[in-house]
Amino acid sequence: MAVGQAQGLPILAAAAGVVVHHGIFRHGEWHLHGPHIIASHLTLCGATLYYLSRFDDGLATILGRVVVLGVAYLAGLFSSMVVYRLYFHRLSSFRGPRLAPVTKLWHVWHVRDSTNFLFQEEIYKKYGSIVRTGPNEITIFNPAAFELLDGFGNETTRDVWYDIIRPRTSAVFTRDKVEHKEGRKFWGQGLSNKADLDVAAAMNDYYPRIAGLVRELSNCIGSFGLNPVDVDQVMSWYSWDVMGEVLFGEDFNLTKSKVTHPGIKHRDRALALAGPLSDAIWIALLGFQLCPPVGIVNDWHNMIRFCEDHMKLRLGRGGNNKTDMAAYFIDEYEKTANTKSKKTRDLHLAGTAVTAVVAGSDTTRAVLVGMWWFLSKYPEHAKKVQAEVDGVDVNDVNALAALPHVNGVINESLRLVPPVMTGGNRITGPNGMLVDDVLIPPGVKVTCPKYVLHRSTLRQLSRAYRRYVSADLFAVESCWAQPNEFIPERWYSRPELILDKRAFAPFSTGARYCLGKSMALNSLRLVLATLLQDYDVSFSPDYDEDTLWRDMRDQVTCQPGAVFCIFKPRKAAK
Ligand code: HEM
Repeated sequence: MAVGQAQGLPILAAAAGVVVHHGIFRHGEWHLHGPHIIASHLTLCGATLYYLSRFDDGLATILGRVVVLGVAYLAGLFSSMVVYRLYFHRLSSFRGPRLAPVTKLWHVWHVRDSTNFLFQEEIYKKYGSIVRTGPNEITIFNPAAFELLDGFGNETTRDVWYDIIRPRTSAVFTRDKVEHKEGRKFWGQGLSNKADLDVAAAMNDYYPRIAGLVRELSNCIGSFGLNPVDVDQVMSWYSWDVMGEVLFGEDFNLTKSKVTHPGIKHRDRALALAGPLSDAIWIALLGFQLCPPVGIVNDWHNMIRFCEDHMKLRLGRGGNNKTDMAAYFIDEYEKTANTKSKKTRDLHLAGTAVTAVVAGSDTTRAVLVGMWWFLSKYPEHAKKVQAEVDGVDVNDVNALAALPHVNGVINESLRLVPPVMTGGNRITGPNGMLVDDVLIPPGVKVTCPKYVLHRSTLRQLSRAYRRYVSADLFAVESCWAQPNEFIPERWYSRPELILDKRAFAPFSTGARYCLGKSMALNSLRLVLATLLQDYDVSFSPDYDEDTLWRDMRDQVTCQPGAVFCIFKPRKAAK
């Protein structure tokens, strides 16, 4: 090849990189196409190699040229991305960390130890209430955000994260609004506490069975005597048993047998993988597709397989003469037989099983762990709950629901240890999103971390800056008085400690609020009331109280650090 010709090629390759960025990658979504992108670039490499080999320059020279061209192409592609994202993007005028707009990998690197909730808190303190946290991403720390993201009639759609269980889908893991609405009906029936003409109130059937499991839990705790109880482990058994009973009508018997189901281990390790990658889901998807199924990737596949197989078993065997949620999902499976292929329905049923296992077991566990920490730390609140629950029949769902301090303790635990700490990412609709008087353009990923909003108070602004900021702005940003304190009374007798109620959304809100809310609250009240009727709780003497917070991780759901408590039988129980 002539020298002049060869020298021009790298410039051409760099220009191709720029064209590919602006002509292809800037448009549409690419997270599902990782393997195709790699394959097409490898093909391009092969074609270049073949083209250069025609000039008969010797293998080493040709390979060297391909490497140079590859580097030039990538340099063109990535510099074009960086320049565009920093200076020409629609979000260029938004404040935020300097490197955040360049690549989402910056964020992933910072939260590699699964501490996204703390990272978000830092961002809020440093940059304020509307922050550019990615190339095409805005994080909103404003109490109006929950409603803006999910309120009824909103235009937002779910972000790419919800493709994580692809090719499986479910009402929750779908980005299609119609599919979501249709699928939600079946979840709604499976978790309903209201009977109508066609549908029995499923919840009425679950409640006595959950109460039975809570009795088992109390017996299990009693069997430890005055030895320390690993609260996370015991609550994991309990919440898994509840999930089995309600979802599949099946007793996994973990609380009784004190055995950890392998599904729990797979679930926890799978979530540990998904957690830090939540903001660059393409990496996780690429890993699931290309990595051999070993280590933590294998846990992900095992978790999916467990849920899938269990649902298949349930489909094959029929019900256990008990109401279970699977019956409603199977009903959906059968009712859609005329409109959807078997493969599509199978994948939807499998995805629904994965969703239900994770949503139904891991969320309540997290809040229970947090709750026992607070009650051990502040025994005066345990005493207050005991004064309320002593003499109350825990089988009476309405009686428990009416107890103010019980609900205060639960709300305060949900506020300070929200099981879904961050996430719930959305994409703005065709008209964008107006937050106060700031317009976030259409097609932008928006997110609002619950952990931060649930504790939000005045930012630590410098004195000099405070002079220029109006009192109104402070009012908007400050949602809680004594935000980091555990004060259950704020939910009934001291409402002045809640400055903006909109900042509390542990179960999300609007058209996408948690359908398991009622069941979760009933289950939490039952555990709280039954165990405090039976026991006094305190930290185990050698337990380091900071462990809960120091080891807390944000892995799709909250994974609190360990809590070890002593449950001492009460002499005058009930
Ligand atoms: C304390 C316990 C729980 C908390 C804090 C909680 C929280 C949440 C949150 C924040 C969402 C919104 C997620 C998102 O938009 O990505 C959600 C959705 C959902 N949750 Fe829960 N959840 C809990 C327990 C449960 C239980 C026990 C179930 C039932 C098995 C359940 C079923 C669902 C479903 C079906 C949705 C999706 C609703 C939709 O997309 O329309 N949750 N939950």
